[in-house]
Amino acid sequence: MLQQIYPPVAHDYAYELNKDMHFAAAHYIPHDDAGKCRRVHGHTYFANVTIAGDELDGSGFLVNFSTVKKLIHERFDHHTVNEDELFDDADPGRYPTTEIMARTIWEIVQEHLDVQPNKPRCLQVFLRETPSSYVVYRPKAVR
Ligand SMILES: Nc1nc2c(c(=O)[nH]1)N=C([C@H](O)[C@H](O)COP(=O)(O)OP(=O)(O)OP(=O)(O)O)CN2
Ligand SMILES: [Zn+2]
Repeated sequence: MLQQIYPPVAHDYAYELNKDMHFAAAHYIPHDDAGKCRRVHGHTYFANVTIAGDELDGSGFLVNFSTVKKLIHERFDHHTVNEDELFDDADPGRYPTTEIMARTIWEIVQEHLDVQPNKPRCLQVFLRETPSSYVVYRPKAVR
């Protein structure tokens, strides 16, 4: 597992949790401007998800680390991202670019957190697509 320091998020929640994970996936960007990335190719993506909150659940967790991993890893590992229903080759707002994948990971995680009684918030998703390219997604309003 790649270990690295991720950009910190400013907040005043009492607890902050970070989960690192990686997944292997294929994708393509269905647009002429994407050049070589128009062709199907694969990456080992590295993701870091930052979650914060003031209250813990009955287990003493903000959220279970393994649940966060499962939400993302089981969905994308060894899949073609374009085939996932959250992406759409006919809608540029739903192409599997690093930016849109980072935002989509945030949407998946936050949808799960929204139904937890202790109401944690996903503050940041860091997604590295290649050794030289990564995106950080932060929702506009965090509190
Ligand atoms: N803003 C974005 N630009 C590009 C994206 C993207 O998602 N957002 N994606 C790609 C391709 O999918 C490609 O897989 C990654 O591109 P790139 O970083 O250029 O890959 P290289 O390994 O060739 O990078 P080098 O640093 O030149 O080795 C393209 N652009
Ligand atoms: Zn790519």
